Amino acid sequence: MPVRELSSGIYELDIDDRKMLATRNMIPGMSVYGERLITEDDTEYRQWDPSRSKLGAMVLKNFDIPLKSDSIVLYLGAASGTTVSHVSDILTDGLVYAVEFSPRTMRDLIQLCDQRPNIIPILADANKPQSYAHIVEKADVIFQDVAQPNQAEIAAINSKYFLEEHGHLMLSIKSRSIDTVASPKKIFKEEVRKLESGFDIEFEVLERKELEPFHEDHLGLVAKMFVDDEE
Ligand SMILES: C[S@@+](CC[C@H](N)C(=O)[O-])C[C@H]1O[C@@H](n2cnc3c(N)ncnc32)[C@H](O)[C@@H]1O
Repeated sequence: MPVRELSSGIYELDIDDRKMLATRNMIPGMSVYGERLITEDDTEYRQWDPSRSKLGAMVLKNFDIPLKSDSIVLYLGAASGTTVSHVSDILTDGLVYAVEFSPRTMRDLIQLCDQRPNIIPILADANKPQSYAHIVEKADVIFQDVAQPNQAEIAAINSKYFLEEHGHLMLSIKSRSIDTVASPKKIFKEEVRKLESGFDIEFEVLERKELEPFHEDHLGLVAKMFVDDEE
C-alpha cells in the first residue's frame, strides 16, 4: 500500500485506489472516535476524516501546515478531542494544551488524555486566557475552532498571551456563528481585516481558503503575528 507523507506526521494512504488521510497511531490498537485503523510495515495508521475536522480539511485543501513533531500547540475549542487526537499523533515530541469550556465534553477529553500523555486538558473559557496563563507555555502554533461570534478577538488575545514571536495562528471561521444572514464572503473579509488591523497586535495572513466541500461556510486561515524586526 503506497504511503505518502503530506506534511510532518500527516500521511496519505492509497487503499484500493482510494486516498485516505491518516496519522500514525500513538496508541496502537486504540481508535478514538470509531475511525479505521490500518497497519502497514509494522506501523499503525488512524484514518482522519476531514469532514469531522477543520484541520483535516485544511490539510486536504493544501494549506502549508505549520505543525512539527516537537511543536507546542495551544488548541482552543477541543471538544471531545477528535482533531486533538490527530494533533497528539503528530506531536511525537511535542505537547498540545487543549482548552474546552463545556464540562460534559471535557469528561470525554479527559479520558483521551489518560491514554495520551502529550495532551493537557484545560477546562476554561478561551475568552479568559489569564485563567490558564499559569498552565500554558509559549506556543509555536495556536489552533482555534470555537465557532463563536468574536472568534478574531479570541484569537488575538490568546496570541498576545501565548504565541511565540514567529509562531503561527490557525483559525477556522464559521460564518454562521458570526452572522446568520450576511454573505459568508463578506463576513470572512471582515474577519481577515480585523486580524490584519483591528487589534493592538496585527497578523499577516499567509493563507486563506474556504473549507468546502468538507465544511460549508467555513474559512480556514493561517497567519503569523506581525513583528516589526526593525524596532
Ligand atoms: C466546532 S467544536 C470543536 C471541534 C473540535 N475542534 C474537533 O475538530 O474535534 C467547537 C467547540 O468549542 C467549544 N467552545 C466554544 N466557545 C468556547 C470558548 N469560549 N472557550 C472554550 N471552548 C469553547 C465548544 O464547547 C465546542 O466543543
